[in-house]
Amino acid sequence: MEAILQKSLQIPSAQVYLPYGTAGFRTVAHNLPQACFRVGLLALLRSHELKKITGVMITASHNHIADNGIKMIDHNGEMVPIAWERAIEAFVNAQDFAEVLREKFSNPIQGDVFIGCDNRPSSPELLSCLQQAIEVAGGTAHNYGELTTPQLHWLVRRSNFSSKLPASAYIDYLNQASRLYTSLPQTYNYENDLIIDASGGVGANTLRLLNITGLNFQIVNTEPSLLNEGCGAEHAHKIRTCPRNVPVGLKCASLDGDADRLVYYKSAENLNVLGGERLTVLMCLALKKLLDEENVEGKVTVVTTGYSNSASLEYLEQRGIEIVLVATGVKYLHEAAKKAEISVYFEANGHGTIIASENKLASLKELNAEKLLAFLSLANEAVGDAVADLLLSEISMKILDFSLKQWEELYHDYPTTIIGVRSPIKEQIKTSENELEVVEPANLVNKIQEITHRLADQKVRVLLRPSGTEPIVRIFVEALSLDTCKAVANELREFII
Ligand SMILES: CC(=O)N[C@H]1[C@@H](OP(=O)(O)O)O[C@H](CO)[C@@H](O)[C@@H]1O
Repeated sequence: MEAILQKSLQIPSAQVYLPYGTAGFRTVAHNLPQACFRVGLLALLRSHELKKITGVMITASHNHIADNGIKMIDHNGEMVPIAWERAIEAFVNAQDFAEVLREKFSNPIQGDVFIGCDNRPSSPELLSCLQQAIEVAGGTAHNYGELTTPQLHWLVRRSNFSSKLPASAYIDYLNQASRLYTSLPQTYNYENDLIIDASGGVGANTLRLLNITGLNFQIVNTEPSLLNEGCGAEHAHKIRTCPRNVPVGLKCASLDGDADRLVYYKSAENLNVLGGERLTVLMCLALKKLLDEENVEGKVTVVTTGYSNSASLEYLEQRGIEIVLVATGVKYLHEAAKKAEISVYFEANGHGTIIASENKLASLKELNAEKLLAFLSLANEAVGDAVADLLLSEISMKILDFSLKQWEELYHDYPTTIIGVRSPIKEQIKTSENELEVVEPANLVNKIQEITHRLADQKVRVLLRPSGTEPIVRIFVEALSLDTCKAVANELREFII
């Protein structure tokens, strides 16, 4: 314990309190070394207690290059249970660290922690803080270096089922897509040329190793020094203008910096982005077709948040698909998705995956539903994975014989707008569990009710919540016209500033 304490004193501490937000710890990189050290200790402790491998990923995903972040990975490859977040936050911010260490690290511990990082300039130093913590406490750090977030989650999960896997096992898993992709007949409308914007992130390394016979893709935006600058899934989804270096008029996909989000679009000056809702619809239709073709019973459930466009939910409901709406943050979607037989979950920003229950997979094996099993086995069952999702999307488009345009024209989105507002009442705003309604403070509740009644013929829908990653309140409005969306967002902005 003394050695741990001495080592921790050599690692710079943050000058600010670090909250555990929607996506773990995320802030300017120079505030993170001590937090990395402490999260490394916690990951090791968890590994010791369970006698299983755990993991820690250093990444700030779509954030600015000067930021970084820490995501702890549980033994099953999933994010750590939501119930622990406050305890992790307390451990990382503890002032009397010696006291906290005495409680948890007095006895010798052993364990294995897989660690890795994205390609930010600050990542190697933060990775080294993690490694030092794990080693000084008596554990083994398996350093995978640069890789994508979903790759590390996948490696932790699968290694706990078998033996410790090399990074290449993940590439082999993705390349299995080739068998399913090429076994499908070449169809008339499906377009097999694709531009992929890697956002300057780690996803480019994975994409370069893919070998999917028949899929012709070209990767752009591969320079790490320009990470997330005018490109990537977040840029396309929020700004809706064409990412840099993407030629106009083609079928394109953008990943984010750590390759856990994916969006599609036809490149143009202004984009019509096919985000999480469209990926959900596409994958649901493909799953339904495979269930029919293989003559298998199966219920597909969709899990998403209030940010999903109502048009997508109406489209799915009309096709008999059950929809579950939960709070923002993939951890909530994943938890809800695990309760269903086969579920497709995505946040509107393109982060998500498909998961099937163990029972369902066993019955599909008994029934020899080979195509369905091949499709489901391609989905990353631990977390959202942009590269696996891209392959699933291409396979889905091929199964359904869809061009990008046909996919885009399945239904028409309602206009929406989203703004971020710094507000003195941010901390007072409370919502219902799935965030669809504001429940406090009362005057804001009344204001939203008054607006939605006044503009009932405009079908106004408001989602107003404090962001879990930025010091702002997000105001999202959906209505029958964009002008109404903007006017309502503005009226609410005025009300809370
Ligand atoms: C509207 C929106 O895009 N919210 C994002 C954003 O969360 P906020 O809590 O809204 O800041 O970042 C999260 C982490 O990446 C992501 O899960 C979520 O979907």
